[in-house]
Amino acid sequence: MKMYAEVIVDVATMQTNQPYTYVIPSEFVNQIEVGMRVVVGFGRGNRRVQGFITKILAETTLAGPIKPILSIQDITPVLNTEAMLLADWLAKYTFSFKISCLQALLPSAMRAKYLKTLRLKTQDVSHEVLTLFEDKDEINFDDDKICSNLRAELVRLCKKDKLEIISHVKDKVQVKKVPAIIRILDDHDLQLEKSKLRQTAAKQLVLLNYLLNIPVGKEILQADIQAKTGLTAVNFKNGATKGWLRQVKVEKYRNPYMDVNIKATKPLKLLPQQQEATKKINDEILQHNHRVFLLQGVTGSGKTEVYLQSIAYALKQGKQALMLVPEISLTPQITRLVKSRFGQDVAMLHSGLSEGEKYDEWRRIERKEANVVVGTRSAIFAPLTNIGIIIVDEEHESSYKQEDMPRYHARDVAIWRGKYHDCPVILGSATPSLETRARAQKNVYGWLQLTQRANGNALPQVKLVDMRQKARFAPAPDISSDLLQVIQNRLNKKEQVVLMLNRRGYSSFVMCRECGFVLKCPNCDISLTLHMNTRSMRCHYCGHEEAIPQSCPSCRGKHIGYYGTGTEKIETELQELLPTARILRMDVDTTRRKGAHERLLTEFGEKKADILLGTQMIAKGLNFPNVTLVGVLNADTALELPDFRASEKTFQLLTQVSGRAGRAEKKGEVLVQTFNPDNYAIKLAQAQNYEQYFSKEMRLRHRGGYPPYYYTIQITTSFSDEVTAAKKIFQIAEQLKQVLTAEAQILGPTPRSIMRINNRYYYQLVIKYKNEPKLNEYLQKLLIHSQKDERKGLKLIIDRDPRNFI
Ligand SMILES: Nc1ncnc2c1ncn2[C@@H]1O[C@H](COP(=O)(O)OP(=O)(O)OP(=O)(O)O)[C@@H](O)[C@H]1O
Ligand SMILES: [Zn+2]
Ligand SMILES: [Zn+2]
Repeated sequence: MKMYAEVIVDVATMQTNQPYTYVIPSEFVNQIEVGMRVVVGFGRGNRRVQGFITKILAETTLAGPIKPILSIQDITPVLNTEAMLLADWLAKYTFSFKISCLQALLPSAMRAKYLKTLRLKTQDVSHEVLTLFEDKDEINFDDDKICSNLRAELVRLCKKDKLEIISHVKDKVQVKKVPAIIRILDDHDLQLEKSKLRQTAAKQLVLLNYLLNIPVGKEILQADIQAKTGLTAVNFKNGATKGWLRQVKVEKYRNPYMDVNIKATKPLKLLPQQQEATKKINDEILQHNHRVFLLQGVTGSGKTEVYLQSIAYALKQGKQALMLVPEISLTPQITRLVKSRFGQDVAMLHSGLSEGEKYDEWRRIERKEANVVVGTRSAIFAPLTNIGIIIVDEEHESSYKQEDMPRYHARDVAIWRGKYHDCPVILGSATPSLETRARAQKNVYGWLQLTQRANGNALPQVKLVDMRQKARFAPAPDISSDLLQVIQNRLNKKEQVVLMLNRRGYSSFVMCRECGFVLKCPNCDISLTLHMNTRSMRCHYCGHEEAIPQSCPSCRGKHIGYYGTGTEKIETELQELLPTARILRMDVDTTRRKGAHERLLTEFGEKKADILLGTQMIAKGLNFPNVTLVGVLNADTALELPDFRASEKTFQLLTQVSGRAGRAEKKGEVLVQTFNPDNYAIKLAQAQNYEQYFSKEMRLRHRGGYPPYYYTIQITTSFSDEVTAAKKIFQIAEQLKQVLTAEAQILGPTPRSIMRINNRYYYQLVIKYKNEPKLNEYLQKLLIHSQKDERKGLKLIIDRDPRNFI
């Protein structure tokens, strides 16, 4: 009897979100399972592509010839039942293609790498082609040795059927294997070999003696033996030839944290509020009950300890734990803490790891060798099978939203998985998103509160410096005398300082002082950013780079002004004012290299610097006991952005960064330089009054019809020609008017505020709605139909709950 399988294929522009049916060749019938990756032929050219088995069928109603599955890539399924259901939901909820959802669930190392090879069918070809093949049957088509002339000839040979192009599908990254040996002889035979040795064969004697001391049949890494005995690869090879041992390759994990020495720590004795929160969470773990909790705790209140003890409880119940942190800048501190409690049971998944490292961590989780997973956004897909608790730390962070397809929010996925596993989900923050806080209010979520700092101190005092008056008399353009004085004070006391530069919506640029000309990117509608370290002007959107102009490209004037404040510029200003201060700068430039985050933070923690100067990335989660002063250089830059979340982001950022001060015994103090001291977000951040901020902002959102009162979906079109992009979005707006009820609103269509990026023009509209019965279906159709346009280069993006309105 013939068997069939439904397969979702990896063909980007031919997605219908429907699987294709293939015949399972009889030799595969007992091997193929749902959730495995296979290779199939696709389209008229029968191109080889990767696919995922979604169903196995005993019969099909399809007429005509059906293509067979060509090969199987997995021995066991890489996606289980939960993963298949999750991919289904994700595709529908985020308006994504099924294939991108299935791929999102796996480490990128397991994504297909497509290779082409060539095989000669005859020797009747030019000498040049023959040399190319030498004694090989098959060569790689992408080989650098093949120049374009030769390439053209190869293509001609293919057409004449003298050469065959074969496509292959491979994993991007392979399992790392290292050499090992296995002893095969028993004691008696080894002794016999020893007696046959010549006097001079010293190395061989060492090897035989070593073999005598290890068990028969066990794999032992060559590297380990080398370290102990000084034997080398040649000696092992000789041993193998003589039949003393067998050489094999064994799998080895790449361990990203091998060099970190972490001391074990014990659980702290919980404070009453922590105790109460932990108990409520643990009750749900015990009863296998799904419940979402908001853990709202002021900065420094000890939310982490609540997480750790709940994780410990889940493990005690034989369950697993999954914890998300927003950014890799936070992971070194959190990792160390989690590892100090749970040791080898912890796996890390974050964007700072190489593909191979992520792949290895993923497999440790899949094999149940790690039961606690800590990681950034995509770690939410970790292949845990028995989850007892899911934690989303700093749940308000926008980095939880993925900006490419599938455009999911990790918090939504966390709640989906919490339901699937019948376990609690903890959303923790000192400044919860309005959405989450509102749901806690309405009792949709449980609400746990920590209102006191764990050290018993009050929150640090926050002072505003009114830059409208102070800027003119400031000792440096970006540092007021008030700020300078308190920094000096703290340095004298040998305490540490954190200074934050708010860079959102802002960049440093050059302008001609004579004609006002601003140097812009040739590909995008945005000014180029000045980078002193590379002495160049760079576009942050497309990567374009050019030299700093010596004279104005427009009027040839020589008076070029440098505007705005970058961290680099502030570092120079600071160093001039405080020549002996040791300053560490932390921004995208100083943290690009792998492990740089961790190194900088460790240095600061070890008091090798007095001042940590950085961008947003230093605002959250960091816990340095000796930091007593936090300075914010520019509070306002985000306020002016055309985004209804601008004030929420400002409030959160200021509250979070203020929370870095005074976390141990010493009292903390915060200074915020601002041009808008009367703005409510800044004033309430000064008071560190989240509750009052929440009610005020909710009133404004209600009045404006914004989330959490309304849902939003953003649609964007883009094309190399402006008219086409605009036409498409207006056409969609027209269709939407037919689909939507009178209750919904469409904002736009408008060009995006940065209309051109990398020579593409962007148009967008935003739908605000509460309950639209026909909207989903329309958008699903729009997505599928968009592919015809996509093949011509016209792109469409549907983004549910967008974070970026600019
Ligand atoms: N029960 C406890 N007893 C003593 N110290 C505690 C206790 N709980 C937490 N701490 C200490 O309080 C400090 C702050 O805790 P933690 O970093 O967890 O705060 P947080 O709530 O995560 O704050 P933030 O939102 O600012 O990141 C840490 O140094 C921690 O060790
Ligand atoms: Zn000029
Ligand atoms: Zn650009």
